[in-house]
Amino acid sequence: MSSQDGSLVAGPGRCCSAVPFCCSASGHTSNALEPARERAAGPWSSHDQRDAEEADTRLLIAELCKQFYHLGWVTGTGGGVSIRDGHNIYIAPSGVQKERLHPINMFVLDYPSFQPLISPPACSGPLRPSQCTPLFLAAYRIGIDRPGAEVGSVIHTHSPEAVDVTILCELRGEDAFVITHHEMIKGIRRNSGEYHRYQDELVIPIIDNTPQERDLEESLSEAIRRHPEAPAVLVRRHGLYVWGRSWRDAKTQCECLDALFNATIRARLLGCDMRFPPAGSKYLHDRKSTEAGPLRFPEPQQQ
Ligand SMILES: CSCCC(=O)C(=O)COP(=O)(O)O
Ligand SMILES: [Zn+2]
Repeated sequence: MSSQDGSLVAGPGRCCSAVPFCCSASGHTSNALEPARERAAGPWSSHDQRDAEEADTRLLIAELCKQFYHLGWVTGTGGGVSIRDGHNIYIAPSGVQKERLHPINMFVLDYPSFQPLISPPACSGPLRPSQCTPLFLAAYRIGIDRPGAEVGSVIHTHSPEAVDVTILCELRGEDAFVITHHEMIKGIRRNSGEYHRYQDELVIPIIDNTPQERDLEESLSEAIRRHPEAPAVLVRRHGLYVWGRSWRDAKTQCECLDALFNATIRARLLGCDMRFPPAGSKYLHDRKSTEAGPLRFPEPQQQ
């Protein structure tokens, strides 16, 4: 299923219709590649239902990656999406054209043991799971370790806005992105579930990049420990990891964060510092931070 240039070729006609999910590997017996909404109406067993849901998750990852490619988030093969459906975690392969994934290309791991369950069939070509796998699992672990937290999806982007904002913070000698008083903050949840409000202070930690993606695991896990409410971690000069209770949640947060990074960069060009509330904010008495520490307030004006 991979062409000579290494890009993936979708081939249900050649492979999957004859070998559903290449069921020698998965144990499935029906054509699970058809999404639920497209399957013929008829009597459904719970096994059919389960197959259809699994097919939907695989297809969803392929669709989201295509969408994210066109946003510039998963270009040059890097970045990706992982989705958990109950006890199954789905992860795309490494180093492939992420906008050309096919549902059978996904790896499946057990949740919460993280043991490998299903690899793509041989006809997919020699695929390896995404290098982001240990980082995705570090985020899923939040939902296991913390009462009240739940992680159902993790997204890794190489969004230019995310990269630029880490460079802005680098110039300021800061190891966290901070913003307050912006509408899109309201789309971001704390890991405990509560949404931020417009006037709250959102803090997203930044870790240093490493030559190998997998070597980010330790510092990402450390950032998660030190910032227990942050639903994302920025990687300096590299990109963003963001997670949510569902894929919709993770995607929404990714979009809101991208808008906040963008706004920060543009505001900076206009001479505005989004780390602080605007002069005369009426909500200074009623603010919370993602952090346990003190809120940031504007420097007193020089006379
Ligand atoms: C040019 S991509 C470099 C590696 C990287 O940053 C990455 O996110 C790799 O993801 P993959 O899923 O392709 O292993
Ligand atoms: Zn990456």
